[in-house]
Amino acid sequence: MTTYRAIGRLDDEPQLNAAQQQVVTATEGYVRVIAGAGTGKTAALTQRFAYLVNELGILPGNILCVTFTNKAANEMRRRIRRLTGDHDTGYINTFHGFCVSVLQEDSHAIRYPKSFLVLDNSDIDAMLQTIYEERGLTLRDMTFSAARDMIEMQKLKEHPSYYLDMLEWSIAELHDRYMQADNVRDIIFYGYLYQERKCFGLDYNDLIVFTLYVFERFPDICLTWQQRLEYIMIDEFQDIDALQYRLMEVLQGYHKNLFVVGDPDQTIYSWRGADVKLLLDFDKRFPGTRTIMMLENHRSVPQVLAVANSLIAKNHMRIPKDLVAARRSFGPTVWHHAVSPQAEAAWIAEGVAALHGKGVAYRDMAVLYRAHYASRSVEEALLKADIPYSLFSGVPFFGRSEIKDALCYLRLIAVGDDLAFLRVANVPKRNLGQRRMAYLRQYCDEHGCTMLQALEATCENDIFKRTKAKQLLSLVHGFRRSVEGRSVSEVLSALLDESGYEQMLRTEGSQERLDNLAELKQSVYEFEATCGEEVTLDCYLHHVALLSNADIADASKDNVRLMTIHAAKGLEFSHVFVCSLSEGVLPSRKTRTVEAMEEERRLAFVAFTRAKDGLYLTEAEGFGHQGAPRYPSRFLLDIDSAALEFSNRPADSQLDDARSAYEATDRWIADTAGQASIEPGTRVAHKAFGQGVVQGIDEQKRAYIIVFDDLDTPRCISFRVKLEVV
Ligand SMILES: Nc1ncnc2c1ncn2[C@@H]1O[C@H](COP(=O)(O)OP(=O)(O)OP(=O)(O)O)[C@@H](O)[C@H]1O
Repeated sequence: MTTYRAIGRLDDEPQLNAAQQQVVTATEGYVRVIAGAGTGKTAALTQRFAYLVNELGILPGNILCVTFTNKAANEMRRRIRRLTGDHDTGYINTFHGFCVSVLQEDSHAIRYPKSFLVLDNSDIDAMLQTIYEERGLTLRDMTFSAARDMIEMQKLKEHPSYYLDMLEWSIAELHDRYMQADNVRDIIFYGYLYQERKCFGLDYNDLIVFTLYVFERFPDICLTWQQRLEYIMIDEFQDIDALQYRLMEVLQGYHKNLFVVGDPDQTIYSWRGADVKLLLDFDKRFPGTRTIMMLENHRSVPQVLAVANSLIAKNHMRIPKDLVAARRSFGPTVWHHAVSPQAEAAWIAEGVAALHGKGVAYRDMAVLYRAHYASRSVEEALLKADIPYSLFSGVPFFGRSEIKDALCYLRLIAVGDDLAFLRVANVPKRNLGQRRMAYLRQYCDEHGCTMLQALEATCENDIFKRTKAKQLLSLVHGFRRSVEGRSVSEVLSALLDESGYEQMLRTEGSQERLDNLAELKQSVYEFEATCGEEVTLDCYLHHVALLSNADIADASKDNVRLMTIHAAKGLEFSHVFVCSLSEGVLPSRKTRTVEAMEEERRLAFVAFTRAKDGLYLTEAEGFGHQGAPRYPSRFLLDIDSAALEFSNRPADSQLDDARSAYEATDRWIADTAGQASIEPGTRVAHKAFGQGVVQGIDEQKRAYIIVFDDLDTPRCISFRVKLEVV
């Protein structure tokens, strides 16, 4: 084997190990690389690109390199530019980004303008808004997030040839189809197709499907692209979905130089349609595939790897492999059991401070968690200890809109200021829109009062007929009268309930936002319990004002990084704290299948393998969702105990209880493990409800949505229950 040393500036490009060398130089035919966490995929991939260009003379414009995110594509481009010195970095892109290139170049094939729109979620929501208004739908019919999911499912499963309607029907025909639709799902689906077409918008699914359409319908265009792409490399192949796979199959058809790299143990996007089998069975689909294993981990000290290896070994759906540490120095892997979430957060803050005292930069430390809401207590502890941090992906806890709304409701009672009024007077909707707000503002200007006072003075005027202005005022007055002597936590709970705010979130289906509110209530309660003196509403509001005004520094600064595990994928840090490792958090309490449980374990594996020198696993006792007792995550007990050091060990009785809780969950999963076997549209009979039609399938809930002849509203019926096909 030739030893390859890339030319170019290589100061921070490592000297490749033997497996990486093979990866770089195996350029022809089908090559599959199974690369463990931290085994240096990025270096191998970039140097492979550079090898093709620098050594073999391939033109960058004839290489397609597919990454999973835009961020990864940018980083890859930067490194490749440095190695090749060429500004043309060819096609380094996500699948969606690549499809945009194809559809722009060949837009005439779909008769769209080159300037077509790529739609994101907020564009889709704006379209839904229009459809709901035009056809008189409300969020009670379907929340926007459910509508987006429904559209995606229709496009993928129920109407996979929908794109033909978009491409072959005239806009008037699409409009007619939409206006003739007579059930909620069809109204939304055809309304959306019509809206998309009207503005020449394409969502992510369309980008791939339209590209495939162009390649199928226009063989000459297809051949041009196939001939152009002499070499194709795909990173993060474990996360590829079925449509992307089809696209890849077409693209490689001429030169047949296809290189894929992935780690089956890091599949964490099954919920988005990723299918790890496509990596595992790659050699069967492409006979003659050469497989290279990359197992030498250059990132982590052996103790971190011992923890990660012993955890992931508990999964069954995988290629067994152990990562081997290339590094020799030893660092600790600690399990800290705390008596409360505050104590857990305080321990993390102390740990961060101690490491910083030993010279570790803040930016080299990360706190990772499964769900956003877990960041709250850590944020508070870091603020208290004066440790700078940045929150990645997502707004800081106290900056989240539902938290701000809740605090503004409290402020409306305690202070009654205009900002709070403006923020929540019409949330939930009370018909106090722009016109009426402008009226109040003018009244304030003329009378020098607050908007709340203006409303009090004018609520009998005609302009407030058919609004809920009076209900708002009586809510505020009622709470002002009763606030004395009530605890803040009690006031907050009652306010969120009586104002209709929580009901609004439930109707929208915003579970994450409801969870955040539950977390806020919990934090108020804890503040009261730990404050030592009686906590008035004013005193609490001052306390949180300090938290919300805290200067949340940006990413380039020397800050501790706080992020979800999904956001940490592909990153590394010297010291990693993984917090809230409780059963019900990681694994999530929404885990309903054996497959999903394995995915949760892979998520823990991804979290653990981000650590270079030190890994700290923390959890706390107390009570979690709906008052259920918290137990340490099953994943902590999966780890080889010899690989762990305890900072504080849970009592044996707690561990026994935890094991019983795991067993109960496993039994429940086994019980509900049925698969959907009936297609939507089928007529079925239920032993109690009689006959009905399957309207859809809710994979999350593992249930059919059925409209029964004799019931007014649809029902979710678990896969578990026997239904007879009529
Ligand atoms: N041959 C090598 N010698 C020394 N260090 C290396 C070598 N290859 C990679 N590294 C270092 O190992 C670390 C992990 O590499 P990289 O981030 O590319 O891993 P990865 O395979 O993408 O991991 P993951 O899938 O877990 O994100 C990096 O710090 C990188 O600089």
